[in-house]
Amino acid sequence: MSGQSGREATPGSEQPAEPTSPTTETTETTEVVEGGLVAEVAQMTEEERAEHEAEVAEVVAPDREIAVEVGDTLLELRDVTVRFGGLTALNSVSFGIRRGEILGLIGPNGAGKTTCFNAMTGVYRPNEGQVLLEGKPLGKLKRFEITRRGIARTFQNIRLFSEMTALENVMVGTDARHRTGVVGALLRLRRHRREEWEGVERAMALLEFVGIADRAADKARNLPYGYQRRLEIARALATEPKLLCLDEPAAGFNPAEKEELMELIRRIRDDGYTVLLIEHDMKLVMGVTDRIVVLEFGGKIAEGTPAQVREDPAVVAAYLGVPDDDVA
Ligand SMILES: Nc1ncnc2c1ncn2[C@@H]1O[C@H](COP(=O)(O)OP(=O)(O)OP(=O)(O)O)[C@@H](O)[C@H]1O
Repeated sequence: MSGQSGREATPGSEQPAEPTSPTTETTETTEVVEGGLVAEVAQMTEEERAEHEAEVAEVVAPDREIAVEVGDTLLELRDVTVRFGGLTALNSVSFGIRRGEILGLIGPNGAGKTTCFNAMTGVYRPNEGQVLLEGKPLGKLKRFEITRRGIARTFQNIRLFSEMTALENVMVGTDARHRTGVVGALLRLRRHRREEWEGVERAMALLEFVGIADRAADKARNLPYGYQRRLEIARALATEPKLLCLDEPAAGFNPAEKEELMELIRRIRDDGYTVLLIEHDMKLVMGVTDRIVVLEFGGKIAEGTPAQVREDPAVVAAYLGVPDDDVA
């Protein structure tokens, strides 16, 4: 595919739907839809809690094996090139993401990581090469069609519906899976009502899964920053993705929050999802990923386990002189 004609969106045209204020804390009381769910969980015995968590996991990932094995290639980039005018942001990049793994995508600033995400999620179409999901090219699919095929993402800059509650934000994601069309919704057909109810139940379970169920009824803009980041993840999970792409999910987190996030990412994988992670914090990337792909100046310079990548001379050279905080 050549030049401009292949590109669906003008690079750089994506804008946050509704910017949110990351740090505003609320004093509003939370009348959580689930009533005393959080308090109830707190009172459970260890055994009851384990059972409850297994139930939540089942709702979160209903059709998945809980015990996950790293398997076949889920998503493949085959010689993907993306150009912005005269600048080649990705230059014939190829790598695969295996089902059930956590793959890290790292590289210095401007290396092409976000462009990679954008090429996978239909924001940009590669000028050359292909992205294949389960062996099938994404081709000219639109963003929502790619979401339906099973790729969900979060953004470097949080994009939530700030005037909607946390629960409603997640339900937007569950809606993406609904099969009732507009007519069914207008007529309030039984299937629509059932889907609506299942959506509430699932959204609530997802909020609990990411650890923010206590603020389900708060508007997104009133949530603390860390909650907003988790909410983005819950909303992406609501689309039941095969592949979850996290773009710098730990940005702005303190070390304790980063630890919690690592634990959450592991749980997401253990629940049957495949995760692609862009993250600047090397400790987090090394600590949570199964494999890592390293980009520099739009090209892939290394791929392997965290231990292999850490020792790779090309990677060491790419990062020489780069302060820890700027790594990835
Ligand atoms: N919309 C755009 N228009 C023009 N150039 C762009 C656009 N998006 C990215 N680029 C350029 O493409 C290259 C790769 O950018 P990209 O954002 O993919 O890098 P990155 O690895 O995600 O960087 P960072 O870690 O800073 O987010 C950079 O040189 C960047 O300036």
